[in-house]
Amino acid sequence: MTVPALTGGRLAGRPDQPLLVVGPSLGTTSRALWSAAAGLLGDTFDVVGWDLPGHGGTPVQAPFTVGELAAGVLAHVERIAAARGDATARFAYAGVSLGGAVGLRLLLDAPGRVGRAALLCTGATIGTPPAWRERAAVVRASGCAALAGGAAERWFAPGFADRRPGVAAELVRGLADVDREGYAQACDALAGFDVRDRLAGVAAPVLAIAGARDAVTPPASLKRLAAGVRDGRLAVLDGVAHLAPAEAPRRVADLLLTHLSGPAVSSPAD
Ligand SMILES: O=C(O)CC1=CCC(=O)O1
Repeated sequence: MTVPALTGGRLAGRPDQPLLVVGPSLGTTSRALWSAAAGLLGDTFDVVGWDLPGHGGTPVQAPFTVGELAAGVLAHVERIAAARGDATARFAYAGVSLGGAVGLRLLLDAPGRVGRAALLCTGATIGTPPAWRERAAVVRASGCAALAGGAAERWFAPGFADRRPGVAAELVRGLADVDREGYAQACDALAGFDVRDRLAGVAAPVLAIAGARDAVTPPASLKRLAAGVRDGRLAVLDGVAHLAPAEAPRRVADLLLTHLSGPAVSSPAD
């Protein structure tokens, strides 16, 4: 197993508050995707992000699986928790799309560490292996800038880029800065990701948040996730597509404040 060394830092809050770890989607950084929502969570949580290899400050490394990425997130959190003086503490987790897939692996592989989780615009599997292999090949050949036009259509609900041009432009611009090999490795990891048969092993309370306009991970994907874990609930955001924390920071923050502040122990289901 190769565990990628990840970077990322505090987005909001203080070290004396409960730790909330937030994860990005493919092609975004935790700061660009989460900063607006994190600003609304910072009175309650110490909000800390992590970044994929080739994205933000994390260097490209050896190829990785989603499970290895989750181990990298755990190591990153342990470094941050040690600086907070509580290396073995539980944390809350919220992740979008690939960041949500990593959340599922954390819930399965480190069940004692994640007290509660919100998984946004994601699924127990995302897309299809051939489509991810094809995207990896395109990006290795042409770079991430070649993806910008299609990305905006997948990421934002119709009308969002007109209402919030600065937010949309910053996220799309950020995609051009992503290292092509890091992006392609993440596509390869998604091609191999499938935990549909393992959802019943997730015991922590999970809030699955879907964008009603999301074509990548439609509400049906989040509904299956919420129904498959032992203690799951579904929320669907109207007028939102795939990048929910950037598109609807207030609604996402309100859902997270309510869900993640609840007790960490799941109700016994079996
Ligand atoms: O296709 C996209 O750009 C959206 C996406 C799929 C997986 C992920 O993390 O983001």
